[in-house]
Amino acid sequence: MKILKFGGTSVGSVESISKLLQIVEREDQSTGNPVIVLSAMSGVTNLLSAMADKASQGGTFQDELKQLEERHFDVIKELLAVSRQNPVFTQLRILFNEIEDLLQGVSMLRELTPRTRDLVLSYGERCSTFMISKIAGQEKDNTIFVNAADLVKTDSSFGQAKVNMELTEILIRDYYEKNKSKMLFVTGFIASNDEGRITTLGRGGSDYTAAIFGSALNASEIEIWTDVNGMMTADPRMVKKAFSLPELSYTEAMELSFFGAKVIYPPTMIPAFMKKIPIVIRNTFEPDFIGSVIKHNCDSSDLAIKGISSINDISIINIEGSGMVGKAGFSGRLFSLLAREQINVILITQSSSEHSITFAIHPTDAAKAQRVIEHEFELELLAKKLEAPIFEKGLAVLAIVGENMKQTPGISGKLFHALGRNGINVRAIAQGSSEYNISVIISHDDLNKGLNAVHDAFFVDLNKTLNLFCLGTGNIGKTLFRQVQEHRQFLQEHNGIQIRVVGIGNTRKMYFDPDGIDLENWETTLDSAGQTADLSAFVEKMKNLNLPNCVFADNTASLKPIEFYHEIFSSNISIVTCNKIGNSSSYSQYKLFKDTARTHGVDYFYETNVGAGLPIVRTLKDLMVSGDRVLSIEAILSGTISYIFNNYKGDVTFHDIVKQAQEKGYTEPDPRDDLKGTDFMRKMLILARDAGYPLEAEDVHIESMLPQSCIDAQSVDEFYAELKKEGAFFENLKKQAQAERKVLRYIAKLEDGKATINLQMVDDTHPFYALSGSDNIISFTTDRYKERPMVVKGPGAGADVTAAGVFADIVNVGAQ
Ligand SMILES: NC(=O)C1=CN([C@@H]2O[C@H](COP(=O)(O)OP(=O)(O)OC[C@H]3O[C@@H](n4cnc5c(N)ncnc54)[C@H](OP(=O)(O)O)[C@@H]3O)[C@@H](O)[C@H]2O)C=CC1
Ligand SMILES: N[C@@H](CC=O)C(=O)O
Repeated sequence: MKILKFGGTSVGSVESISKLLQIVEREDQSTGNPVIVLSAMSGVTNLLSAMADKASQGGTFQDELKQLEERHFDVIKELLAVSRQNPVFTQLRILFNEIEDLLQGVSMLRELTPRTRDLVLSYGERCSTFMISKIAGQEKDNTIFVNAADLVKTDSSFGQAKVNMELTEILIRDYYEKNKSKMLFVTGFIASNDEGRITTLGRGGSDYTAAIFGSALNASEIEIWTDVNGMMTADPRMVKKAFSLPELSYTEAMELSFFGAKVIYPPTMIPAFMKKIPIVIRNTFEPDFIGSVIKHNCDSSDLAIKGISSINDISIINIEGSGMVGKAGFSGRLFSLLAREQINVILITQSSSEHSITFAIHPTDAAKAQRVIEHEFELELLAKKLEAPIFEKGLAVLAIVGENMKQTPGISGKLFHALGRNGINVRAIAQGSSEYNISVIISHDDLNKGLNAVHDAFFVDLNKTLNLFCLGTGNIGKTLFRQVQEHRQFLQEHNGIQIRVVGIGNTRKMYFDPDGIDLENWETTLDSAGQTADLSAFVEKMKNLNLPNCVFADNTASLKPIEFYHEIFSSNISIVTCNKIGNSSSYSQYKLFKDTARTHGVDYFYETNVGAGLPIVRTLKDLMVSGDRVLSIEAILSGTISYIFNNYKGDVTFHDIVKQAQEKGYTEPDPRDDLKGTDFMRKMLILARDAGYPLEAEDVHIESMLPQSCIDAQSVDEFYAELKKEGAFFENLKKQAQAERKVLRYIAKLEDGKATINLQMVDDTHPFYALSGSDNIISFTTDRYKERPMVVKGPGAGADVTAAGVFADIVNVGAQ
């Protein structure tokens, strides 16, 4: 036999009650005659409580009472045959009249005792259960309404009564024996004391009633029917990727429930736990979903943790001072005081120096706690043996829970890494020696971000989500969006990575959507819904959204975003950039960016700064971290100039070939940057710095390949005009090279810490002779690659290869 308990939302409407009846019928058909435990209709207990409070202050409650009556009557009118309605209306009217009389009394006396409050609240369950038993009774002739107050016996702690299990079990068994053929509809939450006065079982008391009946009747299972798909790995309102747990132990369920997962009330589990009765959490609105089973001897699970729980709003009090050190009984005195004052302590941490104790409480208790502590420890405070307690609000608890955590190294490391990487400061930490739960206190504002980051870190089989903010929608930016869109599904399926572009900006507009911008339509969205571009507002928004695993991609060629890099790193946001200006300005700035990224545990990837998508920066980094030493670098790193020399043949003019390079997307937004050697210089500077040489731009000696008139051109148009005029100059260069059976190459060399770039004519014995397209080539001579240098060669410019390099950098964020 099973116990089926339905919560407030499951009895809250005509639709949900209809579903409930189908579930009961299905159960009756399959295993036979379940016992049904019901809550009050959703919101009714709170409303009754508010009405009682109002009455105690002389306020009116009649309108609310009328609403309550109508809510029940509407259900009856919809679900009960007209011929059966009258007796039910009559009985319910009696109950509502009793509530009215009670509240009148409260109003007259201006007094609401806990005993009276319990009595008022009891009507919620009595009305709903009586009503539903009658509705069910029209299909079955064996339904019976059971007022649990007659069977569940408690002490007189009104509001949170303690059950006399022995007596209660006898009464329940006895009643069940006498009514074995009946289908019992039992009121949850309510009980009575020795004198027959109504008591209540506290928050989640209907679950408790179900467990008490389950234990007394040795039920095969206790099913808790609610409005969610079982217990989930985290609060699905905050963590979109949270999923239902098929199975968990009593301890895990208890730990998760204590910390906010309101699916089940922890004390509920005790009677079930004692008798090893499985508790199954199921969804009334999705009855075919299997839900979560809480039981003994769960199957072993691969999951390092079972879930992440949280409490949204807590306060902490920190007490410190020499008066506590080595003083046996200090904490006993403190926590007995709090218990006496009915202040619930959520979490406690104490430093091993015994110099301080921090504990968390509900914010509503904070002022009282501070007052009673100051009173209790008045003498110690006066004698300066204790500091005045420090009270902090606006905090939250995040807890990871799971039996697999026990004796598994690395769990806390993973937790703190996920939090630290996302810039979340941990205010206090608690872990019981049972190792089932590690709890941290963080700022309330960081809770959402923390939950998502920790969820991503532990549930590795799920997609890791990278939240991407992209600046620059030109050649590279728009190609990146296309590639991300095209590759999205593969990345998700094969690499478990989900890239969500949450912000896009250019010089004109910016647009944000924390749920992800549709990359099929980003251009239209940006144009129609975007706000006017403002770089500092872009950065501010990026910070304020406070999303986990954030990446800022700079796909501009502008100095302006660079000014924000330090602030971005300091906000624990990784940067991926193809913009070379950041790394090629002053050495101190280059170093600052690297140091800041490292300090904040985020990534700074700029593979495309040199050789577009070719693995040059990464290769050099690997050489360096493995202890190699770069002796020299020889390279062609301008894709544009490479393309020009590889295609400057026959009748085509130098001017036209530069135009072609620009049209193919090889040049910088301003092609003068390529032809003057500025772009090449930037790349050499970055490589030299990455190789350990702290060079400045002026240390790179550039021999220009342009006549002075082209260098002096004040605009791009003027530049092209000068290129045309200087046609003969370039023609001569070409002919001279051809006459010597050589090719033109613009080559850089870094040797002995000195960098030079110059135009050379090389013959077919030179390793840089055979190039085509926009090829770059780089040869590293190092301690380990001395006899034969290490060479990387391939296309070094173009939107596709560059965007692919940016894409790879983004995917690698957080990988190490
Ligand atoms: N082409 C290549 O092969 C390679 C290029 N790169 C680098 O890629 C970067 C981008 O090049 P590319 O796409 O060709 O350039 P584009 O000129 O095509 O695009 C630049 C984009 O940046 C935006 N932008 C410029 N300044 C700002 C600013 N201050 N705030 C916001 N947005 C801004 C522009 O906005 P708007 O649209 O409003 O003008 C535009 O969308 C450059 O740094 C380049 O060096 C690196 C390796 C190879
Ligand atoms: N304009 C650059 C593009 C890559 O950085 C080049 O031509 O190499």
